Amino acid sequence: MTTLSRLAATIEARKGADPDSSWTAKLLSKGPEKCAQKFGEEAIEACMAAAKNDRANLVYESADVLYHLLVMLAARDVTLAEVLAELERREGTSGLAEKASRG
Ligand SMILES: N=c1c2ncn([C@@H]3O[C@H](COP(=O)(O)OP(=O)(O)OP(=O)(O)O)[C@@H](O)[C@H]3O)c2ncn1[C@@H]1O[C@H](COP(=O)(O)O)[C@@H](O)[C@H]1O
Repeated sequence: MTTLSRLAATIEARKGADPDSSWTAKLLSKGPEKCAQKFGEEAIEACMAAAKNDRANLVYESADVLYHLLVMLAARDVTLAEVLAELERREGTSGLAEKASRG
């Protein structure tokens, strides 16, 4: 099991848990829109670190982005496996072909 899949399983297990017992349970209890907002905020922080070439902060913020992406997906009942399957579907396809298929 990878770090990401272990984290996804932990987040899934937090669904319905007491919001006072865990940060993840608290965030999930606020609903999918709040989870999406948090993901967007963390993504912007990672973008700013990349733009400033702040390497240490980019690593730190990227970890926040991955965590909040998994929370947002869980809030909408989308699994990490579904996202990975989509990435696997694209393997062997060039980025240009993928772009063309989107019209
Ligand atoms: N990877 C993370 C992780 N990354 C970030 N965060 C939390 O995300 C929050 C984001 O920080 P912010 O400053 O943006 O949020 P905030 O200011 O506290 O909140 P708001 O002002 O937005 O309301 C922090 O409180 C972090 O603790 C995380 N919380 C949990 N995990 C993982 O999730 C697991 C389960 O955590 P719990 O649900 O807390 O048991 C942990 O073992 C970790 O592996």
